[in-house]
Amino acid sequence: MTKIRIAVQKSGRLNQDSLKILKDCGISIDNGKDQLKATARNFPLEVFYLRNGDIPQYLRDGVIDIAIIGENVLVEKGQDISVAEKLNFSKCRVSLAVPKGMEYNSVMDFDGKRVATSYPNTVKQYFESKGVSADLHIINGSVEIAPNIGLADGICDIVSSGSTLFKNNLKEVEVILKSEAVLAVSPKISDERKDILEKLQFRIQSVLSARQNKYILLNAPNEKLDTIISILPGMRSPTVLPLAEAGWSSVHTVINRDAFWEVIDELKLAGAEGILVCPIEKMVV
Ligand SMILES: Nc1ncnc2c1ncn2[C@@H]1O[C@H](COP(=O)(O)OP(=O)(O)OP(=O)(O)O)[C@@H](O)[C@H]1O
Ligand SMILES: O=P(O)(O)OC[C@H]1O[C@H](OP(=O)(O)OP(=O)(O)O)[C@H](O)[C@@H]1O
Ligand SMILES: [Mg+2]
Repeated sequence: MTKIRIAVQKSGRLNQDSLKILKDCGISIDNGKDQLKATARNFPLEVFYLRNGDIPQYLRDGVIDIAIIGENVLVEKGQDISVAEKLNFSKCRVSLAVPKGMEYNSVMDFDGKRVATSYPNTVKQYFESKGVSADLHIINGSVEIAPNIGLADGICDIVSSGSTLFKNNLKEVEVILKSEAVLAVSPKISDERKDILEKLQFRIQSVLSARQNKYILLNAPNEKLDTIISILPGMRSPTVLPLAEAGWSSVHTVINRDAFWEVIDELKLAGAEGILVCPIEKMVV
């Protein structure tokens, strides 16, 4: 039977969340320790554990069909590779930073300067678009140390919380791009495997929608129902069911998890009681 071949980061920041999303899609993978390849038990899928930086070339060659990878790696090494889904984890940005004490006015301040980075293509393209000519030093890790040891005047690297920059006495001055984990697709994927990809995407979409939403239940006196329903930013009209106690109803709806905290006080003030917020396992919209 034909299987779709997916690349997942072997170890590092994307590994666990990538395996978790496959698991949440109901796909169980036989994982032996130190295995570089594993087969799913209940879905036509094979997992290849690879280094992130190698994945764009594997996709290009068509030896794997799809991959979970940071968008930033595609910008750096795989601009010819398409994205099927954004996966809403490993959010970060690729930014330029300089020593805190340095005066900074604009990107032109990098002209003629030395910049250390693991993302040379991304930086080169950005500088070219701004008319800046800089001297790039390519290093693979711990980029933020470069200005402190005199290797560079500034850096370009991944920033998330900003704590690595802070600890190294640097300040973020330009955001080149924003990134998150994505499902990338080989330009050489066969039609048969495209059908499997479609099934996988359907599952991923229902997992992502479920993660983004909460199921909420509350009780309310009937005369307050109109007000309460107007506060709830639901998918559709909420379900209203009578309670055993006369004059009271139970209201059920699905709301965006971020919206919940914004409306909770309003709901209580409007007379809602016994509010329950439950996670949703899958959501097909
Ligand atoms: N601090 C961070 N916060 C959020 N996402 C991040 C952060 N650092 C990296 N990422 C994202 O996770 C991806 C993997 O990063 P990680 O550091 O694990 O691997 P790597 O060292 O770039 O690659 P390799 O697999 O070759 O070791 C990056 O490409 C980026 O998209
Ligand atoms: O803004 P922050 O939250 O501090 O995150 C940014 C840091 O995270 C990444 O490094 P990582 O920890 O993955 O180490 P690595 O250089 O070995 O990949 C990245 O290269 C930055 O150094
Ligand atoms: Mg890293």
